[in-house]
Amino acid sequence: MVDLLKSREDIDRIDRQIISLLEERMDIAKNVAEYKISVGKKVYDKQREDEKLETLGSLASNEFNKHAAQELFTQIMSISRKLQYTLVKTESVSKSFEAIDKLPITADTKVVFFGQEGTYTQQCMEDYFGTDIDSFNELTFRKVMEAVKEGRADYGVLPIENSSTGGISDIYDLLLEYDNYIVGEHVVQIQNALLGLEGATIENLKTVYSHPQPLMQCAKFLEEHDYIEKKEYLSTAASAKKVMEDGDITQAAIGSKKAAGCYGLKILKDSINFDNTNCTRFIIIANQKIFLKDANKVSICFELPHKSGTLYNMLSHFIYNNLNMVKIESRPINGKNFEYRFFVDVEGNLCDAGVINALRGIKEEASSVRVLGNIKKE
Ligand SMILES: O=C(O)C(=O)C[C@]1(C(=O)O)C=C[C@@H](O)C=C1
Repeated sequence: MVDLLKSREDIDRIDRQIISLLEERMDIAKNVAEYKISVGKKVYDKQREDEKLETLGSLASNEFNKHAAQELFTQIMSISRKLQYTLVKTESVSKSFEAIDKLPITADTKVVFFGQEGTYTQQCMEDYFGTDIDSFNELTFRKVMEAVKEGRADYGVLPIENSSTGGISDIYDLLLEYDNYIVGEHVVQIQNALLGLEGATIENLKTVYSHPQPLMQCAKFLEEHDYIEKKEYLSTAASAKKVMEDGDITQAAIGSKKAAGCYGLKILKDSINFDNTNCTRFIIIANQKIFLKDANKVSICFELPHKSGTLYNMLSHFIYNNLNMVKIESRPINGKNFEYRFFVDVEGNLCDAGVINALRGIKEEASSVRVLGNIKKE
């Protein structure tokens, strides 16, 4: 049997050779980049990489080593591309974004929020902008997006993610559709209460109205009271208003304590969400490509060719540039069954070299990429 020390010495010798060859290969990749810059050729040459993997695989003496060689060279060529992107300096996807010191907020600033008087979104807006602003509400997410896109509001406030039930997928789809940008975020503690009319009791309820999100956040309570029919409605505040207007003591709404005050309802039971730490993250949107100079979270969206390994390869741009990915969501692409686009948040600022490099690589290798915003995270 060969002694362990001897084997390790041999491995160390071979690894030194590999490093020296890797460095030589990287220097050549730089020459290739210079050539590509001079003739305007793209860094990524898929055909060349596929041919190389085929040839290199065939040099191996068994199936295990063939697979290993192909895996290793997939990585080597991916790193070679990353080096080339730093030299080629294609136009950055974030080039048109303007860095600012502070979000412009004046007495004339108009803010649109989702829902009605008494929604959590209104509470978020007041926490973020204060109460001295000119605001109005819209009853659907789409209408909020429209008001911002058309410039009827400078900013819009929308929920994007709940700590108990996850991402609010409609918002992701609408962000792309309306070409609006995320310029801020705020997290609000959500304590859902069961609201009813004077004289109502939990035992005698027949119907409960709320937005689909709070209905999900209170799923456990609603399962335990399954004689109450759940009905999805526009918003928590619109549900409270409906219960007040219908004047039927068998109806209840799920919403905030504030909504109870706004619509003259009483609290039949407080905090019926299944998770006591329940909170929602709201986004502030604008139709301007602006970001704060001290922003530290970048949101992007990309689409990938429907092939194995493409997501892994795309995420490698973050890893290679030392960027911490803090969120990933996928959404189906309409018209392309079972193909997805990905929404990713990474820590960083659009001016950081690492972010610029990662975005450059993703732009070259994804089917499409968009920066949705760069905000200061809470
Ligand atoms: O041959 C090229 O065009 C290169 O840029 C070199 C290389 C490699 O490292 O082998 C890197 C990127 C291309 O996608 C293909 C191959």
